Amino acid sequence: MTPSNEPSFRESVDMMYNRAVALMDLSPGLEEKIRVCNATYTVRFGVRLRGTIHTFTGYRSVHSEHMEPVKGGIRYSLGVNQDEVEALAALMTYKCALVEAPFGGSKGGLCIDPREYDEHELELITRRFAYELIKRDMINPAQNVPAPDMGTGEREMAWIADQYKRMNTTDINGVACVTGKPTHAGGIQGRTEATGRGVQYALHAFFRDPKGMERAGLTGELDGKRVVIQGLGNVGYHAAKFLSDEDGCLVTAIIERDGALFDDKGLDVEEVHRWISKHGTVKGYPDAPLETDGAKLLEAECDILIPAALEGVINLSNAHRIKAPLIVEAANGPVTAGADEILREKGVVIIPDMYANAGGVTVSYFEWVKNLSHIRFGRMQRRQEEARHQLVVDELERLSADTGIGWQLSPNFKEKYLRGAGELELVRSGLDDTMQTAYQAMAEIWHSRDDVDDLRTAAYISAIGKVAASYRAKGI
Ligand SMILES: NC(=O)c1ccc[n+]([C@@H]2O[C@H](COP(=O)([O-])OP(=O)(O)OC[C@H]3O[C@@H](n4cnc5c(N)ncnc54)[C@H](O)[C@@H]3O)[C@@H](O)[C@H]2O)c1
Repeated sequence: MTPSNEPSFRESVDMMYNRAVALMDLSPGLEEKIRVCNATYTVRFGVRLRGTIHTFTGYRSVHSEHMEPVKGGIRYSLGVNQDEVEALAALMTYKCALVEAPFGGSKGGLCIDPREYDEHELELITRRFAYELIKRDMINPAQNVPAPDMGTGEREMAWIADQYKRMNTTDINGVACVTGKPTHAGGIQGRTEATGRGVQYALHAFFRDPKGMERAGLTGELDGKRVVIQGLGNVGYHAAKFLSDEDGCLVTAIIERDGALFDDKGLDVEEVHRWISKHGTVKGYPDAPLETDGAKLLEAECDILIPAALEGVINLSNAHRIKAPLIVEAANGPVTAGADEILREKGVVIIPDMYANAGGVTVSYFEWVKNLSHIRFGRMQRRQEEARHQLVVDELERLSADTGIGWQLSPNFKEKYLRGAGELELVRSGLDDTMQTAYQAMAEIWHSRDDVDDLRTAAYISAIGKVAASYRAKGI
């Protein structure tokens, strides 16, 4: 983990923020207002488990309310602390601004290793944590909307939504109090895969940028590129799966908490994922060698390094040994401020967290809108497409009558025509469009300004500019 001579996660985020702000023309007061975290609530609550009361510590931090509701995941991990949630909440503010999701930034965490509890116990703990946050309006569809993060998923989000409904029976918008829910409980198709899908779209956008590719010293397509990925959880698994199955990348190493698997010819992501799900470890996987010091493989030769587990894994102790020319920060804060400087000097290109993992919040936005509109996402579009399809059918009938030639559409034309109007397709195309637009905004700053030599600073400049405009419009 991060060596003790390095700044904390929150300090690291602030240093990166300061680096960007120094290149902007903001008044000192506004500079500080945007940087600081508005409030962090700490809660300690007891739950009776296995005959005794266990006390848990949780946090919900609100970084910026320039837009409401504020948004950000809830993390379950033993490493959770105030500094971490504040850093993550700040990143949420910048991320939402960068991809123009109309939210402020927030984050929550519970200091717990979820693997130590069974499902029933986790439900009791989650409902109790949610109760504490709901009664203080720190979970609320209009004010603060959590989502999954490390250690949580759609199951926990369904419990939170249900807890909110129990406590607010007359709130017709209650289901919008949290995103990342299962589809049968108000979720949206494509949310579970969204962050990994966004990582894939971020790489597509980067590979379409010749100047960016040149800076990284990369050529050609994604096909055949060697990818090392750390963390085969929600984000890492989906990113690795899409990049290998759909783009032809070779996933040459998978680093997990208890070791790393590697194979220059490419690992079978699905098989490794199945193994981990069944055995809870990469150990014993029969089809690839294991390196017990997994983090060593962050330094392996590859084209693309994707840290998708936790923060601070690329730090002063290993940054100078990183060989990948391109790092995609699927995790939040995987590169410390000190490592960032070393990597920049080495010419390594980093696609920064606030952009690379923004797929999750983008699709969460779609879910929230779907919940508030009380209509199936895409239903209106489908109706429009059906009407357009009917126009084509009518036109062909008229042509056939006029010309005497029996024009007919192929039997599966309607199905193919309407396929693009399904919920999943709309979510994917909306996400793709968002990732492309945000990349262009960053790349324009990166390529046009002599004083900006990295994508992270460009991302901060783009994001901070939008947050500042929002504060100015409010008259603050
Ligand atoms: N879930 C989301 O939608 C989302 C959205 C944006 C950003 N993120 C960020 O992505 C990262 C991963 O989140 P997730 O939702 O995939 O979490 P997850 O809990 O689903 O998966 C995390 C994975 O990392 C592994 N891991 C933990 N410690 C490790 C270590 N020391 N070395 C190697 N592997 C380790 C775990 O075993 C697990 O497989 C986090 O930084 C999170 O903040 C997640």
